[in-house]
Amino acid sequence: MEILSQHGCFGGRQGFYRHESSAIGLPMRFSVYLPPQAAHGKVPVLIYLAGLTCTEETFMIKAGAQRVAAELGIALVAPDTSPRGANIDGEDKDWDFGVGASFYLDATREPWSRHYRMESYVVDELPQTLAKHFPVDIGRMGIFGHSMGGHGALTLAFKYPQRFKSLSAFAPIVAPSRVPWGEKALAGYLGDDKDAWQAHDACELVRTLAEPYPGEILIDQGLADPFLDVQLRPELFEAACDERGQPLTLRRHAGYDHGYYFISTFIEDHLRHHARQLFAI
Ligand SMILES: N[C@@H](CCC(=O)N[C@@H](CSC=O)C(=O)NCC(=O)O)C(=O)O
Repeated sequence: MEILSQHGCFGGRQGFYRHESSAIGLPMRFSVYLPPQAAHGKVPVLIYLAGLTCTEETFMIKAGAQRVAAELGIALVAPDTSPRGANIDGEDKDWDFGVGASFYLDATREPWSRHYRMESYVVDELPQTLAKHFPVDIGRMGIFGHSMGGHGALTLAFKYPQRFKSLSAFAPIVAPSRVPWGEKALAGYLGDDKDAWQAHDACELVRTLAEPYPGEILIDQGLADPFLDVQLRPELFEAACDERGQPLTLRRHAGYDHGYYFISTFIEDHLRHHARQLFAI
């Protein structure tokens, strides 16, 4: 693992790293914030999945999460949003598909299936890499994310609740099989068989899982978000959770859009939500 840069931050350390990923078959970048408590032993860890067009830097630079993470003693980790350098024809043509737009799944359709294996990366390889190189306790690991990353957090936590023991999202894409961003990504990465899409759709998963997710889910959504009615559709997830008996706190905020001013306003609530669950383990 290569250290790209490290910076003192609220008594802890903000770092940026690169490693050879076997799941992806290419080098991957990720960022880690270690709180001051990590100098004395392993700390719980929270994985953040960013949205379309973002990188491993976006959250660490823009969300303002480190101050409260330092107070609580939680490590923050943000992987990049897709493989880079796969050299697939047209991979950076669109901002909502390909580079920066992995949708955090394992593609099954060529040529994407060769490298776009972000589900395996986030669920298995990244936690193992963290456990090997950082003082983090992956037995106390939560997940959250924004927009495409909110979709990733919801679907991965539903599928791997033993891995991700706390869950929240900002303005998530909750029904990718029914909205334009999701339809484009699922068709591109998985093909046209819509049955295969259901395993990557939070609304479908919450209805069909053997057991509800074992924990409260927190979602914040801005009402001035330009993507709200066409791409995000939180009301569909609210109805699915209601139907399933899945505990959900969905907060709607007038005057907030889709950007990091919105995220930075509510980030403290999310960190405290995760801390309550991770420190109870
Ligand atoms: N094409 C635009 C808009 C892209 C955008 O809004 N990206 C969001 C995530 S959208 C869903 O996943 C984002 O987080 N952008 C980064 C930011 O700093 O706000 C563009 O290229 O900007």
